[in-house]
Formats: sequence, structure tokens, C-alpha cells
Amino acid sequence: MRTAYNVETVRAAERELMARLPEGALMQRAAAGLAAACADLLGRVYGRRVVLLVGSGDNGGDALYAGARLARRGAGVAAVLLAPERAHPAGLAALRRAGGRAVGVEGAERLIEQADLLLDGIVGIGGKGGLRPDAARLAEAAERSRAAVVAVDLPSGVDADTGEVRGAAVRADLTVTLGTHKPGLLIDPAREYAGSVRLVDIGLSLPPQAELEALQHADVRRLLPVPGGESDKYRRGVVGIAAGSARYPGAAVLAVYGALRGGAGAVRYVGPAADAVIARFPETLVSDRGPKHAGRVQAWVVGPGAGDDASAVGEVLASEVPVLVDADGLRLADRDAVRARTAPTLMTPHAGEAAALLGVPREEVEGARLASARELAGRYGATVLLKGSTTLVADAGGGAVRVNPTGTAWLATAGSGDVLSGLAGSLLASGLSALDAGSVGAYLHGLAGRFAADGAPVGAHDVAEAVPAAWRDVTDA
Ligand SMILES: NC(=O)C1=CN([C@@H]2O[C@H](COP(=O)(O)OP(=O)(O)OC[C@H]3O[C@@H](n4cnc5c(N)ncnc54)[C@H](O)[C@@H]3O)[C@@H](O)[C@H]2O)[C@@H](O)CC1
Ligand SMILES: [K+]
Repeated sequence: MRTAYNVETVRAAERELMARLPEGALMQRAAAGLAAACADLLGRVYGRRVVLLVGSGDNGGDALYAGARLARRGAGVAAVLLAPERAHPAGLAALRRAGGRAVGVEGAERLIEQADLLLDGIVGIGGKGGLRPDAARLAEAAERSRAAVVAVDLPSGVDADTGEVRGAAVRADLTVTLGTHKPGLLIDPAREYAGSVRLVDIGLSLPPQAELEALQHADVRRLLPVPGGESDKYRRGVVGIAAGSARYPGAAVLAVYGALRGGAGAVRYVGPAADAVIARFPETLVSDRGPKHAGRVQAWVVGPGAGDDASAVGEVLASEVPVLVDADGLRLADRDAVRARTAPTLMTPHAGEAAALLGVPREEVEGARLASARELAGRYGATVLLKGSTTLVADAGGGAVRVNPTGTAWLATAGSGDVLSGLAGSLLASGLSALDAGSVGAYLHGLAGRFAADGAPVGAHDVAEAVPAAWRDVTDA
């Protein structure tokens, strides 16, 4: 499991560790890790032009000490100081002793343009609000430069805790994050600014509960349902799909497709698209009598392509099994009915649907995804899976939010959400908690999207088709 902690927790862990170590020891650990990452990126250090962008806090101090290490290995190192009188004094002295030089912001453009590598130490976890104008100018110059850009701890200008980006921010090729990942490095829009992320262990002891968790193959492998010798189709779980309409029969087909590949022993379909479903998937159990009379299921999926069928949504919400609500179902679900449920509810909105439920503009949800997912989960007393390039899954009771690391932009294709609903619903029926079903479903779906796309456009049915390959990739690893 990859974990991320917010700034307050990082600060507390740092204080505790610094009290036990000689002064400056932590910064030296950080600088050593940074210099090693820069050296790896450069291949050869000797003779390379390295420019440090240095703010007045410890983030700048890290950059100066790392620069000193690179200078000792023969790089030509120049530090651009945003506030020369407030730059980390010991770091600056170390850089000078190693043969590096320091300049002010005037004339920085040319240096930045000619650099092989830029080390962004403008601001780290001490950043407040958008970058100040002189810092923003450096970030923009860095973006124009052909140099590789390495961010110290975080790309300057992104919010460490929320992933929000207000105004200019440094776009890094690599972010060397210190002690732990920060939530912003894993959530869009900030994640896109971070490039690849390398964690340097500086010895922090962090509490068991993180702010954010990202599942890895090994975690997913542990969570995936595996049929035992005693299993039959009912023990493996039956998932009910109440989806599709005369207008949108395809949504039903795709949700069933996802469900058939999600581990449940059988898929029951209820709704007006039964003919289309049976024609494509003869193994589906179909019924036209509405969810209440459809027979036993261990979980329901309701909503994809449902049009205005509020009664199916109401019947499903009144059931006592776990329920996944998606698409039209989100609009039709009565909030009190969701709150009154005793079995788990998993809601799966994209940003537009979440914005409608929260009564805010879509951009507000996209800019503050973590807060939006938590808020929605709290309001509905449900688990919320907020879809997007970094899908988040938040439980109502707080706890760590899961962020999905496998997403790909190719998944932004019509019907892809219907496949995810079926897949996650199937995992719910197999007995996973709403948080696990949502995050494991998103993980497999993202991986399947990558496999199916392989760098080219795909349709939603290709994604469903690739789910078994994703499953095998996880279990064989
Ligand atoms: N505390 C520790 O033990 C360690 C801290 N480390 C480094 O220290 C950093 C945190 O250092 P600080 O607490 O000094 O804070 P930062 O260096 O992240 O930021 C504070 C400085 O940035 C300026 N600033 C804040 N918002 C700004 C904005 N919007 N635009 C431009 N400038 C802005 C402030 O005026 C202040 O000078 C970490 O990110 C990490 O890089 C590492 O050395 C590891 C150990
Ligand atoms: K930085």
C-alpha cells in the first residue's frame, strides 16, 4: 500500500524525529536522496549545468545542500535566490564552499534556459496559496526551458494536502518527495505537475492511519475473491443489475459485461433491455418483474442508462443488501432513503454528477476532488467513488481515502463507467466492503483500460474484455 500524509502529520513526525537527531541531520538525508535522484536523471554529473531555484524556507535549504553535493561531483551549479537575504544560510555557505555560486532573480532567465537540470526548491510543504509573482515567473521560465525539472518534496505552487493548483506551478519531470508522499502528489490536478515521484526515506515514524492510500498489486491480490472448493454460484455471490432503458439498452449490456468479469457467481438482470442482454450474454438470469421480485441477490447495481425509472432505484435502495448507485440512479436516489439504509451503499459519480449532488459548479469538484468526495460521503452516509483520472473512494466514517493509481486517460470513453459499475457491483456481491469493492474495481478497470488501449483508442467493451487479463496480472505478480 502506498500512503500519503497531510502536512500537519508530516510536521509532527519531523518534530519528533528532529528532537532525537543532531541538528541538520534530516536535511542532509533529504539532500543526499535528492542529489542521488538528480545524478540518476543526468547520467553523468561532471560538467553538467545545474540551476537551483531557491525560496527562503527549508525547501530551498534542501535544494542548496543537494546542489553542493552535485557541485562536489563536478557539476556547474548556480542558485537563483528569490530572497537573497533570507536564503538558508548554512545551505548557501555549503554551496559556496563546494564551488557553486548564487545570483538574484534578475538574469535568472538565461541561466534557466541554458541549464541541463533545474532543481525546484522554491517552496515545499510551507507553501500558502498560489505562487507569488516572482516565484511564478521562475516557474514559467522553467516550463519554457528544455532542462529536466526535479521538484524538491512537491512541485512549487501545488497544494500538498488537497492537490489544488491555483495559478502558476512548477511542472516537474520528477518529484523527490521526502519522508512520505503528500496527498497532492497522488490527486489531480497537482499529480500532473509532479511527473514521476520518488520517495526518499528520511526515517519519519508515521501514524497507522494515512490521509490517502493507493492500493498496489499485492493489496489487490489479497482482496480479490477466490472461489474455494465448496463454492457454488450462490456462494460466490449473485449480483443484480437494474440498468438500461428503451433509450439506453447499451448501458445494461456494458454493466452486465463488467459484472460477469467481476467475480460474482451469477448475474441477474432486471429492466427493459433484457433481450439485448440475453442476445449478448446468454448466461445472464433475466427478469422483467422489477428488483423487488427478481429473486435473491447479494448486491445490486442500479442506475446506468436508467433514464427516469425512479421506482427501480427506490426498490433497490429499500433492499437489505449492498447497493451501488451510478449515473441516472444518482439523480433519482432520495437522499433520506440512502441515509436510512443499513447495508452498505456505494455511489459512483463523475465530477459533473458529484457537482450536481453537492449543488456546486463542476470546476469546484475538479479543483478540490478530495474534499468533494469526503463531503458527499458525509452528506449521504455512503461510500463515494469519485471518478476521474485519479479516482477517489471515500467512506462516510472518515478514515483513509483510497486513490486509484492505475487510471488512464483512454478510459474517458462512453460506457466505460457502466463497465466499472458492473465490475464493482460484482465485487460487492462477492463480499468485499464498499471501500474495497470500489477501489479494487477501479484498480482492475484502470489496468484493463491500459491493457486494452495499449496507446490507442478503445471502446468500453474492450475494457470489459481486458478485465480477466488485468485480474491475472494482479494474481500472477
Ligand atoms: N522540517 C524538516 O525537518 C524537514 C524539512 N524539509 C524540507 O522543508 C520543507 C518545509 O520547509 P519550510 O517549513 O521552511 O517551508 P517551505 O520552504 O516549504 O516554504 C516556506 C517558504 O516559502 C515561502 N512561501 C510560502 N508560500 C509561498 C508562495 N505561495 N509563493 C512563494 N513563496 C512562498 C515562505 O515565505 C517561506 O519563506 C519541506 O517541504 C522539505 O523540503 C526537509 O529538509 C526534510 C526535513
Ligand atoms: K518545491
